[in-house]
Amino acid sequence: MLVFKFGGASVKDAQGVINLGKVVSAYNGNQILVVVSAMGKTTNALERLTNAYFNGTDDMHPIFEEIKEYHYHIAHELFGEGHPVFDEIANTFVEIDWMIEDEPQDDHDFIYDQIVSIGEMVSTRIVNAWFNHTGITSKWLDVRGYIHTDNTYREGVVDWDKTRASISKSIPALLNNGIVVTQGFLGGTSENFTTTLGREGSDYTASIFAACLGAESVTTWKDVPGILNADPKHFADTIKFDELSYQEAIEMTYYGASVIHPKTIKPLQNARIPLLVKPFTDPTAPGTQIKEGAVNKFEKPVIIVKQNQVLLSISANDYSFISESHLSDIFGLFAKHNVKVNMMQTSALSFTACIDYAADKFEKLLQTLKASFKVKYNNELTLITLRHYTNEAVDEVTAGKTILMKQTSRNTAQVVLK
Ligand SMILES: Nc1ncnc2c1ncn2[C@@H]1O[C@H](COP(=O)(O)OP(=O)(O)O)[C@@H](O)[C@H]1O
Ligand SMILES: N[C@@H](CC(=O)OP(=O)(O)O)C(=O)O
Repeated sequence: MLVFKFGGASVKDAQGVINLGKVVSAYNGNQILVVVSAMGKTTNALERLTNAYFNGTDDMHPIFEEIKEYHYHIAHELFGEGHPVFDEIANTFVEIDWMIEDEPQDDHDFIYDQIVSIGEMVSTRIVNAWFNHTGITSKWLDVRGYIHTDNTYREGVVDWDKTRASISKSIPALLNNGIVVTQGFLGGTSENFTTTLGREGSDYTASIFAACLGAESVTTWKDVPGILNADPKHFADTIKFDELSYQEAIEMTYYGASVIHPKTIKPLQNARIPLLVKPFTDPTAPGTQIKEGAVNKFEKPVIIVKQNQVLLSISANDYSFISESHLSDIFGLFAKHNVKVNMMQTSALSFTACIDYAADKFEKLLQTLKASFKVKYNNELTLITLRHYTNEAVDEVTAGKTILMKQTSRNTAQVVLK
């Protein structure tokens, strides 16, 4: 059986949904589980809705109306008037209408997941209805009853044993009767609340289903020809990798290559399931294969750009040397605030760390660090990682910029730039 994942870009309009149907039809005769993300930039819009609800701002209703209008417009283009999918969409949105009528009572991250998850709940209704409308037999599946997580809202931790048991118990029989369409990015708690698996987590959903079902492969259908040596939105003259090892793909996602969610590869590597990254605009193109025994060929360095970085410089209040005990306290605070260090350096009197800027987390971290240390910081920086670098490539990406921190090892160079 095959697992297909279609991201937001692939279903951003009616044409995208029609194309999705064509891609799936080209694989007629296979058992296919289809994982779909929210349409276009809906998750960003739902994040804005959540913020407006929490801050009590006037734009809350207009934001929600725009989200509804966007989906109804796509459904109208696909189905015309009077199709039952309009009731399904309305019933999904109405849950949020009820929620935002009252003042927020619950924890922010809990409410975030209940609101933001609506994007995938609606997109899958539309895709499933389109399949059935065009003669593709398919069934809509509520993923929250199959991917079980703890209650870490916004970053649900998967309970693999429970998830494997649920998926293997009922999905194989469903696949015998047609395509299964389900939501990426979502999970469910034991109290039946919705969780999300972390932004851009739909790739991970596909990988969880594939691992639990022993799939032949996972294909993520993207708006790029495959995995390139750099993001084509930032670099011209990129080259595509025909194949990559799991190890190299893990390294790329670890350093921030946003084309694949970082948690996606490991479950596939463990089960030796290939991950194919292919363009949804050209289903017959070979794309990139991440698989066992792949031969990596690096004709150009891999370049990964992470924007919105902060460089924190931390020193002891009494100007003493930075000791192991200081480092242990500092890392304790990073762990407590769930902050990942992207790059770090220690000198006699200070410890410097490069982290992603996330307003709410950063302020809390800063306050707790300041209780025990002197802290200075620089924000709005860019971290560039070059795997299999050449000195010329490093010079090229740093030209005209100020380098605030640089590190090189045999395979990897990293620079923080202003
Ligand atoms: N090394 C890379 N190769 C290809 N695409 C990349 C790379 N790094 C970043 N990207 C970006 O990833 C995007 C595709 O991933 P993403 O937006 O998450 O897809 P989707 O949400 O549709 O699954 C591309 O449009 C591209 O800008
Ligand atoms: N819709 C979610 C999950 C996801 O993976 O989306 P996409 O496949 O479009 O990156 C997000 O935007 O975070």
